[in-house]
Parts: sequence; C-alpha cells; structure tokens
Amino acid sequence: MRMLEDELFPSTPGKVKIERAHAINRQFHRCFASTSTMFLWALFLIALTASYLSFQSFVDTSSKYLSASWGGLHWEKQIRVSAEVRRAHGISVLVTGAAGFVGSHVSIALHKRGDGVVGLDNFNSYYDPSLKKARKSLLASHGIFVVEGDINDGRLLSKLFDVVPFTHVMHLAAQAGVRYAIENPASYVHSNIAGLVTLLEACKAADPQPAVVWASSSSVYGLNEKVPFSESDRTDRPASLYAATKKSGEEITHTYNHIYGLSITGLRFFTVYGPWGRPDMAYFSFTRNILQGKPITIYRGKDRVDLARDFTYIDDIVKGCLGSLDTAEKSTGSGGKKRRPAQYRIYNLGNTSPVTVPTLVSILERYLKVKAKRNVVEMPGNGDVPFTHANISLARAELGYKPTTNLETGLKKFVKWYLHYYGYRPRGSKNL
Ligand SMILES: O=C(O)[C@H]1O[C@H](OP(=O)(O)OP(=O)(O)OC[C@H]2O[C@@H](n3ccc(=O)[nH]c3=O)[C@H](O)[C@@H]2O)[C@H](O)[C@@H](O)[C@H]1O
Repeated sequence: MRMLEDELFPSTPGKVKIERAHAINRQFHRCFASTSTMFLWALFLIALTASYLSFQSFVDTSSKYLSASWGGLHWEKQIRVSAEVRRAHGISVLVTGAAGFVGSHVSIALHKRGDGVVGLDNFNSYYDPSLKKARKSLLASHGIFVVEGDINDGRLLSKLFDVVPFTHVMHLAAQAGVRYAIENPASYVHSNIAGLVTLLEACKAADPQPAVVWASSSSVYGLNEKVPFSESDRTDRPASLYAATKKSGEEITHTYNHIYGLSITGLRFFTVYGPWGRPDMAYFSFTRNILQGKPITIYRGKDRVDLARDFTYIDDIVKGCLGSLDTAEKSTGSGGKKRRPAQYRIYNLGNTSPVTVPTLVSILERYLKVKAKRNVVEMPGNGDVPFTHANISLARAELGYKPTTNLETGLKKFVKWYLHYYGYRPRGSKNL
C-alpha cells in the first residue's frame, strides 16, 4: 500500500525525474542501438512529415473549394439571367454592397427600369445580418441575384467579369459609420482601401472596362467651416478614419482614371436615411430606443450648439446614383493601357437644408407618439463633425439631381416601414 502511494504521489518530484530519465535512457539505447537503425527512423519520420503536409494542403484546398459559395454552371446561369438588359440602350450593372441600404434601393430602381443588375455582398455582421438577408430576399423577389462574396476576392471579381461584360459598376460596398472607426480601424482599411483597390484592379483588367460610380462621403469635408460645402472646397482635414479612407478612395480612383482610363464618378453622400436603412445610424437607433422606452444620447457641440446634418432621403440619393450612371462616359482603356483621357467626376448628393439632431428627435417623437428620454452630452472627440451642408449646384447642372423629400416627409415613410418591418401594432399608423 505504502509503495503504491509512493508511486502515485511521490514526495520528492526530483526523484521521479531521475528515475524517468534512467528509464528513457534505457529505452533509447534499446531502440537506437545502431546508427543504421537511427538513419532508417529518420527517413521514416521525414516521409511521415512530408505526407502529412501534402495531406493538409489537399484538405485546405478541397475545403476552400467545397466551402466557396460561388461557382458552377447553375451559379453562372443565375448571374447571366440577373444581368439581362430588358430595355433599349439599357445598361448592365454590378452593384457591390447590394444587400446594403443604398445598394438594395439602387438595385431595385435599376431593375425596374429594365437594366441588368447583379449584386455582390459579403453579408458581414457590422449590423444585424438578418436585415441584409431580408433585403436580399426582397431583391430576389424582383429577380435580382446577389452573389455572396467579398470585394477583396480578386478571383471572384474576375470570374464575374468573365461571365458578364458589365457596362457599369456601382460600388457601394464599404465599411460605413463614422464613430465605429475608433473601435475597429482595420475594417475601414480592409474594405475602403484594400477592397477598393482589388475592385479597381478587376475593372481595369476587364474587357470592356466598365464605368465606375462609387460612394464617397460628405465626411471628406472634415473640419471645413465654410458652408455650404462645395466640391472645390478643401478636403485635406478629415476628422475620422472613415473620412480619411473615403478621401483616400477619391485619390485612389483618380490614379486608376489617370493610368488606366477608368471612367470614375465619386458621390459624396450626405447622411442618407429612409426605409430599409442602417440600424447603426442615429435616426434608426433613436427610433428603436424610443419605442423600447430606453434613453437616447444626443451629442451637443461646443458652446452648447446643436449638431446638424443635411439628412438626405434615400429616393433622392437613388435618383442621383441613376443620373450618374446615365451620364457616365465609357472607360477608355484596355489591356492595362488607356487610349485617351477618361472622365473623372465628383458630386455632392445632399438635401441642402440641414436639420439639428434635437429637431430630428422631435419629428420621430411625433410620428412614434412616444416621448424620447433625452440624454444630452458633450460631443465626444470620436470623429464627429458639428454640421454638414451640401451645395448641389454641380449635381443639379450635370446629373439633373434635384432632391424633393424634406426630413418630415422622409421620416414619416421611415417610421411607417419600421413599425411594419419590426411588427409593431399599427397604433395610430393610419396617420402616418
Ligand atoms: O454623410 C456621411 O458621409 C456619413 O453619414 C452618416 O454619418 P453621420 O452623419 O454621423 O450619421 P449618424 O451616425 O446617423 O449621426 C447623425 C447625427 O446624430 C448624432 N448622434 C449620433 C448617434 C448618437 O447616439 N447620438 C447623436 O447625437 C451624430 O453626432 C450626428 O450629428 C453615416 O453613418 C456615415 O456612414 C456617412 O455616410
């Protein structure tokens, strides 16, 4: 009994080590008694490692192949059908970020007028992916196919251009949100810089090259104080990493225009809102909190000045996007070289009438018939700017852009959609 206890619970761990060392030594001598045996063992181990490594790479390759959510004849057919143009002089458009807020609206508008549309979206979880899936279903019900994939996937992009000679790319996929850049800076570089370059590489290599229309942002005006913001104003003082990546996007697209002859149109969107919107934005999260009886945080600027935004309704933005696609000239390059200079444009798409954040809240209270629990705090230094205000003369003159929806009307439509989508009882909704 005592011996058994000693074996199981040795009083001196060092002793065990010495005994084990002796035992291992004896075994070692038995196994590798001669040099030739050791050589054979070494050969055996090398062969084993090599076969393990090649098996691993086989497993990796095949699992990548098996898990790829794209490819195959059926997949290609869905893309071709979705890209079919159904009107004279129609266009075929690859819409990136198609399951996003602006992307889904633009896709439907294009499809409705007879253009071909193929969507691309990575369905990331920056906000509730079930809303993105619901938008995808909505698009499917219109006959629009959305490919699940990432703009950083160059192979996928070149495959898409092999299957369809897209005339246009509407590039809306991006890491959005001004304040989230503090939490996750890498995601902005990944989507708004690396993803943009991968997309432009695919566009440059495509034959024919498509014309590219893409989403920049009002945030590029950064710390500008001159109002309203005009396209010729300085944009070299971004207040957030989000803004910095969008400004970089304007410069990156310029490079591709200059070297490869890609036709480029950048659209500076001003705080877009509306049905099927983004849950991370203030008007959306305020609505959710007000209905749930939770407090909302309202930021206030220096000297207790209210923050203001040139809130722009989604339908107006869609018209600006379509106007841009329709007036975009063809790209001029092929085989990696441009034949002649190509079009390069930048436009503000705003509403031209800024509204303060407390006023936005009052409008929501009225439509929701619930008082908000307002918690007013100093604007934290996390990338916000005090106000935005668009000068849209250029877009009006060259795109025929003319916003027609004020914040009151637009929020009414948003609230109606929100109550319906999230299954609220139609309390007084007849008034909406
Ligand atoms: O035009 C753009 O280029 C950008 O527009 C949008 O950014 P913003 O104008 O910042 O919109 P949004 O977050 O709705 O905040 C609105 C107001 O509410 C204030 N705000 C916000 C949150 C909060 O809890 N409290 C608050 O007061 C806040 O301080 C601000 O004054 C897009 O999100 C962005 O992706 C980009 O497209």
